[in-house]
Amino acid sequence: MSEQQERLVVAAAIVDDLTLPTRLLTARRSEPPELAGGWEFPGGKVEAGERPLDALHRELREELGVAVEVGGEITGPLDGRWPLGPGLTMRLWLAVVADGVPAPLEDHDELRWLGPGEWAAVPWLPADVAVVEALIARCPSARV
Ligand SMILES: Nc1nc2c([nH]c(=O)n2[C@H]2C[C@H](O)[C@@H](COP(=O)(O)OP(=O)(O)OP(=O)(O)O)O2)c(=O)[nH]1
Repeated sequence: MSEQQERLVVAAAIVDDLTLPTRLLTARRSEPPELAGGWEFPGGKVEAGERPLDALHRELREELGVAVEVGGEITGPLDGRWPLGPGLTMRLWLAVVADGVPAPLEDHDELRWLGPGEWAAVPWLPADVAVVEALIARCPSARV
């Protein structure tokens, strides 16, 4: 599949503090059946003609009911993107909640704040395991 046909997913590592993050919000997928039960970074697919950060704000509003302040990007190995599977890559940004209280409004059946030393302690979606490792490496304040 060519790069043009690849679908971009944008997602947020929502933390308690952009400078010294200690808590990370994770969301458990409720659909589709093959992904249900896996934990992920809230977000979703960028629509045609939509800018990635606009898509991120839209997805977080729809899925969690929150507005966020976006921080630095956690870049992956594919020109900054993370591989998720055939035809799908993800960009991920740190973010903090600016307005609202996160709630599992769409696509998720549970949200959980992971404390220091716990960021890898849920069954993340398979593609997210390497992403979480990179995130922990980037955030020493997340370790015990
Ligand atoms: N949001 C998100 N998706 C992820 C992560 N890890 C991972 O493999 N994925 C996969 C799961 C899905 O196949 C895809 C995201 O699609 P989605 O279903 O959330 O997108 P969407 O809300 O825009 O929904 P739709 O247009 O497909 O109905 O990326 C992650 O950490 N966050």
